Amino acid sequence: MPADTAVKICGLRKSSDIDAAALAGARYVGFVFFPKSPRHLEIPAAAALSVAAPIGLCKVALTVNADNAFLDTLVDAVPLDMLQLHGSESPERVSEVKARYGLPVMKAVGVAERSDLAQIDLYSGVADQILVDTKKPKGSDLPGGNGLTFDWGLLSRRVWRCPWMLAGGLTPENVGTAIKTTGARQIDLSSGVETSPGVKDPALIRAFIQAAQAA
Ligand SMILES: O=C(O)c1ccccc1N[C@@H]1O[C@H](COP(=O)(O)O)[C@@H](O)[C@H]1O
Repeated sequence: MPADTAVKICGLRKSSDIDAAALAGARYVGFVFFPKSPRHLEIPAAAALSVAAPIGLCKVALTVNADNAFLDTLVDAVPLDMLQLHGSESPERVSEVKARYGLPVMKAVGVAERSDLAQIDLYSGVADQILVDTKKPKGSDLPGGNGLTFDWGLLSRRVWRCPWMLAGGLTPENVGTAIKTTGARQIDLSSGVETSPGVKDPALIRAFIQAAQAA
């Protein structure tokens, strides 16, 4: 991984895990606000984590089709650097969120097959970044965080029109191949550094970032 490639560890719930991520070299940390997720945080808990996070980490709030009432409360209470919209928010909604909160917005796009790539173009130039994740599998309650990969070859030799991150089932074992196949310079993951759903492992966080740096 080139030195300027960034890693985002998502779904952090403990201050010690945030410190471990920062020490290992993570650039972003993500807080999940989605009650069906094992990584869900209530706003006061997220506020405490965010205030205690090391300076310089980009603190990202992940929401799924959140309305303005929720986002107003969230942005008022939690010091944040970026909003991640991980639902079916339209390009118009992404623009509205950007304007209303004055924070950079990362829009997640789910990919399972080549035809899904059109969604990337739809949001390029609207969102500040695109997060390319595995498409939500039928029957899953979670639009992300399922630990499932997609065909990375779909992204190889792609010409990008805005910054992007790769996500979906990344682990210390497969991140090197993912980077080499896609050319990703930003990487996002959640379940690949957990011992059980929602429980991060500092040793796995370190192993992941080391593996990414060795790619
Ligand atoms: O992590 C979650 O629980 C989650 C819930 C709802 C939407 C998105 C979620 N996570 C995002 O999905 C990516 C990929 O996760 P994984 O590495 O495959 O487990 C994760 O990094 C989050 O951005």
